[in-house]
Amino acid sequence: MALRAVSALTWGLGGPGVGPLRSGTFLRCATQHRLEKMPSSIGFPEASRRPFSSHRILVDVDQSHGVATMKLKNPPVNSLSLELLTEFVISWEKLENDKSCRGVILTSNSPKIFSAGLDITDMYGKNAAHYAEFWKAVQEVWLKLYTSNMVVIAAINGSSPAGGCLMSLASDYRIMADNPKYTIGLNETLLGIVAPFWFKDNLVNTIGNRASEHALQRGLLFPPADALKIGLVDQIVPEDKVQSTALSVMSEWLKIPDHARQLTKTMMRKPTADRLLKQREADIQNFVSFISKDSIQKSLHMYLKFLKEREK
Ligand SMILES: CCCCC/C=C\CCCC/C=C/C(=O)SCCNC(=O)CCNC(=O)[C@H](O)C(C)(C)COP(=O)(O)OP(=O)(O)OC[C@H]1O[C@@H](n2cnc3c(N)ncnc32)[C@H](O)[C@@H]1OP(=O)(O)O
Repeated sequence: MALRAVSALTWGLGGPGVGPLRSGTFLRCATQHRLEKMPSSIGFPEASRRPFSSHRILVDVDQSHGVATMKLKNPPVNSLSLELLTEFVISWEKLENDKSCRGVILTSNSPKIFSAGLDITDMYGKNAAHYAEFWKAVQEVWLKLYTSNMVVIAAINGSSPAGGCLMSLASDYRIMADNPKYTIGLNETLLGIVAPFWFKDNLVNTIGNRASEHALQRGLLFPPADALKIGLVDQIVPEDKVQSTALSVMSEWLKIPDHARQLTKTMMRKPTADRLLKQREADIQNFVSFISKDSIQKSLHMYLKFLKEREK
């Protein structure tokens, strides 16, 4: 199996919009009508579309089909900065509160990069208060995605290392562009940092324990065909078919009655989400103390330097 690695050194539940762990939302969703037919591209009549956007998040809701497409837009590499994460949560809550929205396709506005992962500049050279705020936002985005009542499909139209991979993992289904130049994986060790337990839990739940041990320790980044083999993605399709495939897969998922699917999702995911929720504050403190260490700051500095100086 061809594996590619970049060579260098790697808010609580109960609040609004926190998905299936909320009570009282299942009956509402169960009465929503089913999706019978989906168009093959985003070309919906204006009347049924409701686009909204912020600086870094573009959202297009097709109200007649109950499906939103959310695009990350943070050039040049769609890094998950504090600003993007904050805007993500606001947009996500808007969708969670929109009764007509049953599914979200998460994708990138950039043609080659789904997301370069967490913004390293938010983890480097800042103070403890900044690191704490940043990490809380990372946790929040993962909790929102992982526990959402909506069907979440990741349309991975480019490379997706580390935090980008985590966003995909938190989705219900992953479709990746079949381009061997793109890679996906949790490569934290290559930066000299460590994926926290909940990144690991999400990976183990997806690809199993042994494959996770291997992938995490080595910080492996998998090209699409290898990602498919180990179950890191569910489907690979030609680059120009990622969005249309996501729409047709969504139509299949939305044939399942919402209440039954949501209760099943909760049954599968609640223990993993609860593990973070029970120690959320400790996880923030752990991150702050880890990332503030001189040795870790030095590793991140080296990695940023490597990214800037490497041959393209
Ligand atoms: C034991 C207890 C543990 C507790 C937990 C503690 C700690 C830590 C956990 C932290 C978890 C971290 C998760 C992460 O997501 S870390 C980020 C990892 N990301 C990467 O490794 C990806 C790095 N980037 C790339 O590989 C490439 O940029 C690319 C995405 C493949 C795109 O390549 P290309 O199109 O060639 O673009 P460039 O490389 O030229 O990049 C353009 C500029 O963007 C800057 N860049 C790239 N990635 C990032 C990033 N993630 N954050 C910030 N900035 C980034 C790059 O330096 C270039 O900048 P320049 O234009 O100024 O040169």
